[in-house]
Amino acid sequence: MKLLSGKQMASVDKRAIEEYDIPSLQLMEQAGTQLYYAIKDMVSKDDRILIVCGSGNNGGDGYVLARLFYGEGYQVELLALETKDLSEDCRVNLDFCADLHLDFASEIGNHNVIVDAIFGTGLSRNIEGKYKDIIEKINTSDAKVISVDIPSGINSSDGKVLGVAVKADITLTLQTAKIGLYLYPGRVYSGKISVLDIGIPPILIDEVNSNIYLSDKAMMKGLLPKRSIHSNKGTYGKILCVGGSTKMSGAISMAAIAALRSGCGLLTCAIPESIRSIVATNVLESMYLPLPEKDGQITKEATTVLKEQLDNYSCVLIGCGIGRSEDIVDVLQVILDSDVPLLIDADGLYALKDLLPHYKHREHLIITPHMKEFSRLINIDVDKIVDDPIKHGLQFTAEYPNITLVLKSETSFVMQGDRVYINTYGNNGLAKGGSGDVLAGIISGLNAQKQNELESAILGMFLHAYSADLLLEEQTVYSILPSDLFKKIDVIIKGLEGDTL
Ligand SMILES: NC(=O)C1=CN([C@@H]2O[C@H](COP(=O)(O)OP(=O)(O)OC[C@H]3O[C@@H](n4cnc5c(N)ncnc54)[C@H](O)[C@@H]3O)[C@@H](O)[C@H]2O)[C@@H](O)CC1
Ligand SMILES: [K+]
Repeated sequence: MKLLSGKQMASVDKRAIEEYDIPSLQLMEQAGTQLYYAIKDMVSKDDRILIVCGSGNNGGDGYVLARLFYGEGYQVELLALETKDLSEDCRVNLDFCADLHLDFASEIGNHNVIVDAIFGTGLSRNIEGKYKDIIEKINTSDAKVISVDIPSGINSSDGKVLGVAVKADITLTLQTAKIGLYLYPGRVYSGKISVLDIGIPPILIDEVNSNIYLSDKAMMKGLLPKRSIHSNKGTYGKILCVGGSTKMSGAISMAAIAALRSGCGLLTCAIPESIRSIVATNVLESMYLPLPEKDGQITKEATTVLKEQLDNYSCVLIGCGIGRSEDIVDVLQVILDSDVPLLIDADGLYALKDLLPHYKHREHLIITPHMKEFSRLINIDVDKIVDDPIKHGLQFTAEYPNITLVLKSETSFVMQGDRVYINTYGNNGLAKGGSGDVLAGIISGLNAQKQNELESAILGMFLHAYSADLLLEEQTVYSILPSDLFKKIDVIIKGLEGDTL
């Protein structure tokens, strides 16, 4: 799903009104009607509903909603924060409610459902005074809070809080989702997000010049590598996993299993000779390319073997458990000098740091840093990256247009060129050593089959994160292990194959 900023959404609304002759009042009526149908399923006639309305069209949506609840006999009250200087459509709908003698409250009382229709995409400055007071009261009430379009106080373009913001249990966003709903801290304030179709022609959204997308389930359809009856193990890609050390033999094992679980046909682990028996016990399906080692880590003598072998593979994964040394930099350089599709993860990214500027035009390259690793790679303070990951990610992908960047955090990003895909699946059960190895394995396993870095990264990120969500049906965020993710990858692939996800 394409994500829009508030300004972009306002221009879509304007075009719908001016070019498609949809009266703005009708759009507001449709917004209120869809809100009514969505909220009706969450409440009963015993509930005491309060709709808090601001002065703009977000408030107008609230007035339409109130009228519809009133007409159906629900216990609904309005809290009008402004009665002067209203937008034209807000004014019409407030007057309509007043003419019908709806109940107006002066403050939050014993309501158990509060609808926040204070500010939407038109929020333009820090919230103060009576608006701040009411939002704080909403946040301390025990009521279920439902925000219209976006929680009031959240900037629709970047998810920042403008002074104070409503903490919603549910956000019902109109026509298409707004970027700020998915970026920290907006994501935390938005609760469960649903999109309501209010009848704006979809072509108007398609035509918006925005390259920011939500990596949702719908996007995953069609991304699975194709399988055919006429095929063999060679058809589905050959992957070489370069990594492992005596201190970290599990990392390469997990990455290898993840690659195989993602459908890759043949897998070879290029690892220090001394950990071969450990990895072989863990990954029965793997072949081996034992590499020279010193102190339990691969040495630069491995470059000779690797140079000869690289042409045989459709994807190389380097980094999982590989450790850090000057020799690892040499090993990585040899692989970068080839044109084999390559994913660099973990300590491979450490080795990449000084090499990176020399490979501006290296094609078929995926890197999977978390925020700290990315900070080190681009020499920018981690707090600045956390504050605006899209800006810093896009600066990087503009400079390195062939690299697919997978930027990992509780909200993760896949970026390539000017395109951004935001992943909000996953949970803090993934915050455990080994989780990144599984992700790197899944993505490179897919890329060995697909030879499409961007699609492999988008689907791989989804398989990894959504597996963690499915695990919560029977486990907790405390107990999930990265190796548990394998159980669910299969369930998701089955869902994608059968179109039942
Ligand atoms: N035709 C349209 O444009 C449609 C708009 N819709 C709704 O309209 C919303 C956007 O409406 P608006 O553009 O009128 O904007 P809002 O309703 O978000 O609010 C704008 C009003 O709030 C005031 N304001 C902004 N920041 C403030 C602050 N910090 N403190 C106090 N006052 C502040 C502005 O001066 C303005 O009066 C959407 O979020 C959506 O809910 C829907 O009704 C669908 C159709
Ligand atoms: K709102």
